[in-house]
Amino acid sequence: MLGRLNHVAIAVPNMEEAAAVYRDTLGAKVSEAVPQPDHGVTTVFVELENTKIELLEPLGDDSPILSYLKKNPKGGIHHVCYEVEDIMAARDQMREKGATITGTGEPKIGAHGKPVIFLHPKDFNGTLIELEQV
Ligand SMILES: CC[C@H](C(=O)O)C(=O)SCCNC(=O)CCNC(=O)[C@H](O)C(C)(C)COP(=O)(O)OP(=O)(O)OC[C@H]1O[C@@H](n2cnc3c(N)ncnc32)[C@H](O)[C@@H]1OP(=O)(O)O
Ligand SMILES: [Co+2]
Repeated sequence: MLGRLNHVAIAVPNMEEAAAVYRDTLGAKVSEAVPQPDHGVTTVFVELENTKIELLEPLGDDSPILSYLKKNPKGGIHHVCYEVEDIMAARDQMREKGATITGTGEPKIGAHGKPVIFLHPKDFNGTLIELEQV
């Protein structure tokens, strides 16, 4: 079922500072910051040869990453995103195998304009997993 690793996401308390580290210290190609109100985050993508790093900053009081940053005030790796061909088939397969889909369980359109779902970390060795249909 799993395809390529699409991105590794890092939650950050200050997007400007985090983006500058990747751009200026690490010399990487860094996108503009894009607010994603439907997801409660602002994203910046760091383009790498074989995958991407997604920097996430909280957007709004209900941001789903606020509690993560409360526990990890300096930030940290937040989730990994794997590509799948069919998000609904993947969701149903995960449900059949007893995994918990977070939120309503319905896919939302993610940062790349593609449907995404999230699998609860309790079922995956403490790792939040995002699946993105490509
Ligand atoms: C623009 C979209 C973009 C894209 O790529 O397209 C994105 O990636 S958007 C990213 C932001 N959106 C999300 O993260 C949505 C999915 N997340 C959730 O549904 C929640 O954050 C959830 C369910 C993972 C956690 O909910 P909440 O924070 O309200 O619950 P708790 O704080 O009580 O945590 C419960 C339990 O889970 C552990 N936890 C929480 N977040 C993570 C994490 N990122 N990685 C690993 N573990 C996590 C937390 O420590 C608690 O563990 P426990 O042992 O029960 O104390
Ligand atoms: Co993501």
